[in-house]
Amino acid sequence: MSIWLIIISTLLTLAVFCIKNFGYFIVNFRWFFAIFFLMPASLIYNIFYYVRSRLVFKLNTAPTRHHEKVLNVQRQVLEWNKSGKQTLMCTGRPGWKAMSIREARYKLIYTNIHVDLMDVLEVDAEKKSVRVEPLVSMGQVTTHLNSIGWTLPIVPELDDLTIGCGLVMGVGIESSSHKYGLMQHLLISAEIVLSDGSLIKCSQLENSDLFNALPWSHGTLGFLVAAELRIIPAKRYVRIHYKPVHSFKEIIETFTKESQNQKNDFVEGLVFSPNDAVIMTGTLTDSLGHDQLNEIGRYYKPWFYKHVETLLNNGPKVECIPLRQYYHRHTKGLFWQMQDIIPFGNNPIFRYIFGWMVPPKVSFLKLTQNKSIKDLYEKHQIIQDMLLPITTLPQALEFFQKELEIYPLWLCPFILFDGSGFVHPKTKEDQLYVDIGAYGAPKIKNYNSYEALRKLEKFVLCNNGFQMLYADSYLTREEFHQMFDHRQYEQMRAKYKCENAFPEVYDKVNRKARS
Ligand SMILES: Cc1cc2nc3c(=O)[nH]c(=O)nc-3n(C[C@H](O)[C@H](O)[C@H](O)COP(=O)(O)OP(=O)(O)OC[C@H]3O[C@@H](n4cnc5c(N)ncnc54)[C@H](O)[C@@H]3O)c2cc1C
Ligand SMILES: NC(=O)C1=CN([C@@H]2O[C@H](COP(=O)(O)OP(=O)(O)OC[C@H]3O[C@@H](n4cnc5c(N)ncnc54)[C@H](OP(=O)(O)O)[C@@H]3O)[C@@H](O)[C@H]2O)C=CC1
Ligand SMILES: CC(C)=CCC[C@@H](C)[C@H]1CC[C@H]2C3=C(CC[C@]12C)[C@@]1(C)CC[C@H](O)C[C@@H]1CC3
Repeated sequence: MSIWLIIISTLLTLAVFCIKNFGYFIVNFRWFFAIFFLMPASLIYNIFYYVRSRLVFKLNTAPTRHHEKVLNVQRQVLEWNKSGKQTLMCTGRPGWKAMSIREARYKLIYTNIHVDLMDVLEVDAEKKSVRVEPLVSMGQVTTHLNSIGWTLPIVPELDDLTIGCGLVMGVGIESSSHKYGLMQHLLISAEIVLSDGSLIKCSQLENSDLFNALPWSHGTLGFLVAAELRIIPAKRYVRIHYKPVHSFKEIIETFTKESQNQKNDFVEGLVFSPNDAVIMTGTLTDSLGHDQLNEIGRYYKPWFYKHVETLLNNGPKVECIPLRQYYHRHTKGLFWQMQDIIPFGNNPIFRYIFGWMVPPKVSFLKLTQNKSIKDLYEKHQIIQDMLLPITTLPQALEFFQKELEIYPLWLCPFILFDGSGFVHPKTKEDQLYVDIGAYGAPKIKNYNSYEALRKLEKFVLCNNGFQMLYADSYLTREEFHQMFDHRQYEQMRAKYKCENAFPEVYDKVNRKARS
C-alpha cells in the first residue's frame, strides 16, 4: 500500500512542480498533465481506497473503532477549550479535497479539528437505514449498499462527494429529488460533537431544534461524527425515456409535468438551446423487457450528455441502464466540464485507449491548478447551481439566455419540504423547485463574470430561490440573510455556545473566504 502512496505523491509532486515552473504550458496543455499525471494518480488512489474500504468492510472493524475515533474528536475540542479558545474551529479536511470550486482560506488560521471518520458503520434492513461516518464518499456507500440490494433514495453524482460533510452539512441533490427532496431529508439522526466537547444525538424526536438547524450549517454548529440515513431497495436497472422537445413552451410544460409525476423515479432535463432540450424520466426495474441495454458506464462509451444530444433529432427513445452506471452518468464528463480539460476526451480513439482512467479526481485537478487557471475559470467560466421555484422556470431560462447564453443547462427538479431550518419554501407548504445548473463558458458578448453573477444572484433572491454554496458567491451579508432563514440557526448558535467557537456560514462561503 505504501508503494502506491509513494507513486501517487510522486506523480502529484511532479505535476505541482511543472505547474509552478511551466505556467504557460500547464494552462495551454492541461490535458497533458491530466492524462499522464492526474489520471494515473487518481486511478491508484481509487484502487488504494477501494482495497482499504473492502478490508474494513470484510473485517468489520469500522463499528469497533468508531467510538475511539469519536473520542479523538472530543479530545481535540476539549484541548481547544483548555488552551483558551485562541481561534475559531473548522475541520482539518484540506481545502483541495473539498468538491467546491475554491479552497477555504480560513483553514490556515482556524484551529483544525481532524475528523477522520470515513467508514460505513451498519446497515439496518429492518429499520431501512444506513449509519455512516461523515467522510464516507458517495462511491463507497453506494457500492456497499448496491451489493446487498439497497440504495440511497438520492445519489448525488460525483463519487467523491462526502455524505456527512458536503451533502448533509451542505446540500445534496439528484434526479430523484422531486420525490425525496434534498439529501438532508434522508437524515434520520445525527451525532454531533459540540463546542464544549460533549457528544449529542439529534433527530426529529430528540433535540429536534438542533437537528432541523444542521443542514446547510457547514460545520458551524458542531462536528458531525455519525449520520443515519434512510435507504430503499435497489433494482438492477433504470428504464429511461428520452423525450426530445423543440420549443420553449414544450420544454417548460414537459419538464414541469414530468416533475410532478410521482410515478417517475428520476426526472432530469438537458437544455441544449433556447428551444431544444431532452427531458429524461426513469423508473427502477429488475427486468429489461424488450428494451435495449445500454452500459453507458463502460470505458469506451461516449460522455452521457453527448449521447443525449444525439437523441435530440433521433429520439424519443427508451433504454435500460445498470443502476450504478445511471448514478454515474455524468461522472466521466464531469457533467460537461471535461471538454475544457481534455478537449478530445470524447473522441473514440481516446476513449478506447485512456477511457478506463477517466475522470481525473476533482480534488487532484484542484490541487494542481495555478493562479492563471483559477483566473481563467473565474473570468471566463461559470459554475453555479441555482435553486428556484419551478413556477419561475420560464423567466429563469429567459434570464440565463439573456445574461449568459450557456448550454447545456442542467435541470433537476426537487421537492422542498416545509421546515424550519436554513432552507425551506417561503410559503408555508411543500413546494416544487428546480435546480438550474450552469457549468462552462458563457457565449454572451462582452461577458463580465462578476456583473453577470451579481445579476443572477439578485434574480434568484427576488424569486425566492437559493444559491448552492459550493460555488462562488458574491452575496452581501444582508442578501445572504435574506436568502437563507437564520432564525433557528441563530437560536442554536446561542444555545450551544457556537459564537466563539465557529464562524458563521457566511464567513465560510462568501467569495472572500475562499481563494
Ligand atoms: C468499497 C469502496 C470504497 C471506496 N472508497 C472510496 C474512497 O474512500 N474514496 C474515493 O475517492 N473513492 C472511493 N470509492 C469509489 C471508487 O473509487 C469508484 O467507485 C470506482 O469507480 C469503483 O469502480 P468499480 O468498477 O469497482 O465499481 P463497480 O461498482 O463495480 O462499478 C459498476 C459499474 O459502474 C461503472 N462505474 C463505476 N464507477 C464509475 C464512475 N466513477 N464513472 C462511470 N462509471 C462508473 C463501472 O463502469 C461499472 O460498469 C470506493 C469504492 C468502493 C467499492
Ligand atoms: N449533486 C450535488 O448535490 C452536488 C453537491 N455539491 C456540493 O459540494 C459541496 C462540497 O462537498 P464535499 O467536498 O463533500 O464537502 P466539504 O468538505 O466541502 O464540506 C462542506 C462543509 O461541511 C463542513 N463539514 C465537513 N465535515 C464536517 C463534519 N464532520 N461536521 C460538520 N461539518 C463538516 C465543512 O466545514 P469545514 O469548512 O470546517 O471543513 C464545509 O463547510 C457540498 O456542499 C455539496 O453541496 C457539489 C457537486 C454536486
Ligand atoms: C450536480 C451539481 C449540483 C453540481 C455539479 C457541479 C460540478 C459540475 C462541479 C462541482 C465542483 C466543480 C469543479 C470543477 C468542474 C465542475 C465541478 C465538478 C473543476 C474540476 C474544473 C477545473 C478546475 O481547475 C478545478 C475545478 C474543481 C471543482
